[in-house]
Amino acid sequence: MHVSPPSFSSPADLSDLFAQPSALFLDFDGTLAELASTPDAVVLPPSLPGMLGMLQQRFDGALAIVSGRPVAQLDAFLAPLQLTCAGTHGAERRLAGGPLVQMPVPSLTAVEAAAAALAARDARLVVERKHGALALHYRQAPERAALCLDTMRAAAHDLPGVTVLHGKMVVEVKAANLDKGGAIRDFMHLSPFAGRIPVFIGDDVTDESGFAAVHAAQGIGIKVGAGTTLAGYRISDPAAVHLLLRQLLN
Ligand SMILES: O=P(O)(O)OC[C@H]1O[C@H](O[C@H]2O[C@H](CO)[C@@H](O)[C@H](O)[C@H]2O)[C@H](O)[C@@H](O)[C@@H]1O
Repeated sequence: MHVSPPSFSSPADLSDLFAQPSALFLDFDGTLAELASTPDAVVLPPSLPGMLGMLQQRFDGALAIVSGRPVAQLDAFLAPLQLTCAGTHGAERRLAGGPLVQMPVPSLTAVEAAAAALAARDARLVVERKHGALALHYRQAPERAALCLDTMRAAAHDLPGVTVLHGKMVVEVKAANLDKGGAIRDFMHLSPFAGRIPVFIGDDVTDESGFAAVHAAQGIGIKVGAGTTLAGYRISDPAAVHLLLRQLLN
């Protein structure tokens, strides 16, 4: 059966979806933050942390960031705010005000060695080591895309319990049994998320498991930008996401 891709909706129209008590799950890069040349180069609008803090109250605490980034990086970008977060594609979890929990993950030593060897030959490649994942970024060397993908696939091939994700100018090797969908499902069993309608906003392939999870719970998926998606709704870019979030406060 052919399913038409969702067309772009205005933030005002999307805010109508929040009529019932909702639990809001937000991806970070490409959704809250405009993409930048390197992971460290991201600059958030100065008003964003304050707005997320107010939204956390507006949703009675049922707001979480669900990201491929480690929780420590999310905290650093959003300081002094410490929201409920799932980091590194679900390998890290932290309820607001609670301790950081790191899930058991497979060793990625062989993958790390292969990524480091590539980066040693081209300083434009950026290796990001995380708990339960390793990212090889080629945004500054786009002609290296195939080399990065082939090298990471080969290094991960014989490793049990890992999978390779091809995201936006990045190849990530991560724990196969952990993803954003699983993190959202786990949060939805906990207070204050339980009993609410989950809404997830995300932009990348790694967010598709999150869209599947919210749909399975009769919730709503909103895809940021173009690209094939399971989400039922689409919004143009992070600026439009910020406008939607501002409207939810009013
Ligand atoms: O799940 P997300 O919050 O969207 O995180 C996905 C990855 O985002 C980061 O990489 C991406 O953003 C960088 C900064 O804009 C960009 O330079 C890179 O090309 C993108 O792939 C982050 O560095 C990764 O760890 C996340 O997994």
